[in-house]
Amino acid sequence: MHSPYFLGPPPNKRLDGCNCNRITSLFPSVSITDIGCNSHSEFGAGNRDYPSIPDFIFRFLPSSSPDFSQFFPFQISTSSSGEEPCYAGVPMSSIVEQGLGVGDVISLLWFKRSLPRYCTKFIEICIMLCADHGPCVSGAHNTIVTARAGKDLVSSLVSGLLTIGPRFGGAIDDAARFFKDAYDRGLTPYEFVEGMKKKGIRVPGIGHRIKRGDNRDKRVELLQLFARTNFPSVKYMEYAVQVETYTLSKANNLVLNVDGAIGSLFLDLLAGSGMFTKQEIDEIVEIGYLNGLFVLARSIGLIGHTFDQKRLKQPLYRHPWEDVLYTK
Ligand SMILES: CC(=O)SCCNC(=O)CCNC(=O)[C@H](O)C(C)(C)COP(=O)(O)OP(=O)(O)OC[C@H]1O[C@@H](n2cnc3c(N)ncnc32)[C@H](O)[C@@H]1OP(=O)(O)O
Repeated sequence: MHSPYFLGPPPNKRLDGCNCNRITSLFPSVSITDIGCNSHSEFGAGNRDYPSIPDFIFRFLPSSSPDFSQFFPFQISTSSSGEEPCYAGVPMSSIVEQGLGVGDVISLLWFKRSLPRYCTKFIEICIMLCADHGPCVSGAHNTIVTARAGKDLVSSLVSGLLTIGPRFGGAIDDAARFFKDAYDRGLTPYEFVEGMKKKGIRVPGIGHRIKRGDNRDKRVELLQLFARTNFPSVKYMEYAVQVETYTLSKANNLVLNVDGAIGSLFLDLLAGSGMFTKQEIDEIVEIGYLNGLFVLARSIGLIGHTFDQKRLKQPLYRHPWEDVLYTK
């Protein structure tokens, strides 16, 4: 009997070739007739109602089937094909009715799962604390200069975002990578820091232009307080604090900065929540999801700086020439 589910995209979205042979070789219990592909079935040809490949796969094959992700040229977690958009399968009405927040939306769209409330609250705190840090930091400065040059919102925003990198807000992923590697290998803070020094690499997540051992970053303290109160384990963060204790013994500016706090605490979130396999954690750290938190957060502040300059009708910025040493 023919399956009601025909393999293949609607004619107006036809992909190259058909997947029948690939499917039958992967799933011996499925015959080409079962598939009902428009190339191989009298029912398929010209039928505009047959479902897409994803539709066929999900509805026809048992959930125990081998990995069929190879059949999907685009893999998305936002569905817009039903009555309402879904984020990782969760309908928007459910998100609104349950009173979920932006942390939950990030967990659905980035991590493809609903995380416990303390995790999504932590994500929200990261976003709130990193939203702005005044006009003098690299990103805000660029955005302000661009807005005052008469450029539009998007240009002003991206010119600020482009400063995010290893010295400014973009050290979260590297902090997570290096702290994880050092902790998992059982390195003492001394072995870790001195090993980095030998390699000529500054410890990501350590150091600040302004903050000092006797003038701590309030954002770091707030993140640590939340995690110590709500996380089941903060072993990576405690390791980062031990590293900080050692680096502070070398110089007073080598504090654990906000990138290092978020990087180490996100490791604790990933490892302690029980929501991620070891393989998934390694992949998230390797791909580098975590700088995204700073990029997203700081966009809020940079947009604000753009509006400020426009509202205050600020003229073209010109840097004071007194700051410049003219050399031949
Ligand atoms: C939200 C944020 O942007 S937080 C910052 C995120 N970036 C990082 O965490 C990257 C690692 N940290 C750094 O590169 C720096 O500490 C910065 C960029 C954050 C601050 O830099 P500055 O205040 O300009 O410090 P400066 O460059 O003057 O460094 C002074 C000395 O301190 C030492 N030092 C500074 N940071 C580190 C570090 N992370 N690890 C080891 N030594 C360091 C070095 O000896 C440095 O001397 P060097 O120039 O000979 O290497």
